[in-house]
Amino acid sequence: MKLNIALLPGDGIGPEVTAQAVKCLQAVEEAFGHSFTFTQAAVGAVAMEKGGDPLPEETLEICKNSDAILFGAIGDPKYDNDPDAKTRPEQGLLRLRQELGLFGNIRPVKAFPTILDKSPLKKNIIAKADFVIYRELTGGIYFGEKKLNEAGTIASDICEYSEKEISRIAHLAFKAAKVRRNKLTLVDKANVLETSRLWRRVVRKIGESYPEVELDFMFVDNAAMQLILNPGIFDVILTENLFGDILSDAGSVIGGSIGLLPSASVGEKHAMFEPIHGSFPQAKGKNIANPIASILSAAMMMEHFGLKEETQAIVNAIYQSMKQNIVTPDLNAKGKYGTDHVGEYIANNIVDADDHLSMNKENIGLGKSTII
Ligand SMILES: NC(=O)C1=CN([C@@H]2O[C@H](COP(=O)(O)OP(=O)(O)OC[C@H]3O[C@@H](n4cnc5c(N)ncnc54)[C@H](O)[C@@H]3O)[C@@H](O)[C@H]2O)C=CC1
Ligand SMILES: CC(C)CC(=O)C(=O)O
Ligand SMILES: [Mg+2]
Repeated sequence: MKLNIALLPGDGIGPEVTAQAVKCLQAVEEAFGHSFTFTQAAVGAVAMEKGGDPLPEETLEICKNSDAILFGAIGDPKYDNDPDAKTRPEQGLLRLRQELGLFGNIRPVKAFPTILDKSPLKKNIIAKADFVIYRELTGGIYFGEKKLNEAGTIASDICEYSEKEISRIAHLAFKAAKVRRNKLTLVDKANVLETSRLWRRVVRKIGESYPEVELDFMFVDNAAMQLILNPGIFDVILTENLFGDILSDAGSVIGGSIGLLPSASVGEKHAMFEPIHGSFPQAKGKNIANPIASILSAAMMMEHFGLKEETQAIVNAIYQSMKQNIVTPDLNAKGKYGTDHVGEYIANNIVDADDHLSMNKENIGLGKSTII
C-alpha cells in the first residue's frame, strides 16, 4: 500500500516521540513491502516562532492532501504561563481538528498484561479494564464563543451541541460497541446541563437502531470515580469533548503511564493519529519521554487502513520491549533506556507475521475492534 503521511511533530517531546513512530512505520514498510512517504510540517509553538501562526496555511494544505496525519504534541510554558497571550499553540491543534472535520476521537484504554504492576492501582482491578472512549472532538465548550468583559473581571465559555454533532459520533460509538462487548455508557452531566440532556435524548433515540447494544447513562463525576474503582464495567464510553479529555487522562493511570495511550481522530474525509498526552515540556530534549503512545498511534493508523497484520506486528514488538523491560523511566524508575533506544528496539522487532512464530501473540485489542 502507498500512503502519503503528513508528519506534524509539534513542540516539547512531540518531535522525539514521533521520530520513534516514524522508525516503526518504516520498519512496517520494509517488513510488509509498503511505501510510505512522510511530509513534515510545522504546528504549534514552533510554527508561531517562524511566522506567528500556530497552524500555517501550508501545514493545513499538506494535511488536506495526505492520506493520514501523524501528530506529536503542541504547547509551550511560554504561553501556558501568559494569560494575556492572544495566540496560543493549542489553537493550532483545535483549528486543525475543526478544519479537517475530525469529530471523533477514539481513545482505547487497556493495561498491558506484562506491566500490570506499573499502575498505582490494584492489579486485580486493572486486569479487567478494556474500554474505549469515543470523545466528541469538534464541538462543545472548546469551540463555543469565549468572552471577557472590558474590566477583565468576568469571563464565559459557551458550551453548545447540535443534534447532528451528537448523532454522528454516537453512530461511531454504537458500531464500535457492536463489535466489542455490546455495551455503551453515555457519560454526561444531565442532572445539570441542558447540552447533556440533549445528548441523552439523541443517544437514546439512536440506541433504538442498535437493539443488541445495552445503553446506560452515568454522570461524569461518578464516571471519574468508577474509572478508577471499577474500570471493568466499561466497554464503550461516549462523551462530549471536555469530559472525554479529562476522563482519558484519568484512564491513563490504569495502564501505568499516559505515555502509553494513543488515539485516532477521525472524520468523513481525514484521519489523524495522536498520543493523548501533551508536549511534556519538562522532558524536552532529555530523551526520557515514553514513545509508545506515539508508536501505538501509528499502529492505529495501520488499523485504520485495514492493515491488521501490520498493526499486530507493532503491538507484538511493544510487548517484546515490555517483557524485556526495555522501557523509559516512567515505567521503570531505575531504567536506563532512552526514548530513542526504546523506539529503536521496537522498530527492530517489527516483523512480518510469517517470521513471527516465536513471538508473543497476545494483543491489546487494538487490532480487533476500536476503529470502524
Ligand atoms: N494533544 C496535545 O498536543 C496536548 C497538548 N497539551 C499541552 O502540553 C503542555 C503540557 O501540558 P501538561 O498538562 O503538563 O500535560 P502533558 O501530557 O504534557 O504532561 C503531563 C504529565 O504526564 C506525563 N507524561 C506526558 N507525556 C509523557 C510521555 N510521553 N512519557 C512519559 N510521561 C509522560 C509527565 O509526567 C507529565 O508531567 C501544555 O502546553 C498543554 O497545553 C496538553 C495536552 C494535550
Ligand atoms: C491541548 C488541548 C487542545 C488538547 C488536549 O488536551 C487533548 O486533546 O487531549
Ligand atoms: Mg488532553
